[in-house]
Amino acid sequence: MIASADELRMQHCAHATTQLDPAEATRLLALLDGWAIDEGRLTRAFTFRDYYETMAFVNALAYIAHCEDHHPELVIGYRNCVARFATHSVQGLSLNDFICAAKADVLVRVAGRP
Ligand SMILES: C[C@H](O)[C@H](O)[C@H]1CNC2=NC(N)=NC(=O)C2=N1
Repeated sequence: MIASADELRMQHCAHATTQLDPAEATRLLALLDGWAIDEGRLTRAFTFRDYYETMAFVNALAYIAHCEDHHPELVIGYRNCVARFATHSVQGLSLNDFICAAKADVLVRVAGRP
């Protein structure tokens, strides 16, 4: 059983065939900071100092999405980006969404400016 955000971010996405049951989705959500389940999608708003930092984040997130073949919906503003993950093949949430959310968090928690 995955019991921490670090364990989540060490995983890689695999083809998903079943939705997470809601109790498991709630349990995994509690491992992450700043994310919510909104209209069935794992969602977080990220804020930055300026457009350059926002776009640098978006590009780094695109790299993660490419490597994992799992792609968030993005809404990009001048100093913010809202990322939403869901899994098309299960029409809901899978472990893949939580894995990518945990990897996205590294960009701001470890690589981001204090
Ligand atoms: C064929 C390809 O691997 C799939 O369509 C991938 C691509 N990226 C994806 N991204 C997201 N967010 N959900 C998916 O189910 C998904 N599936």
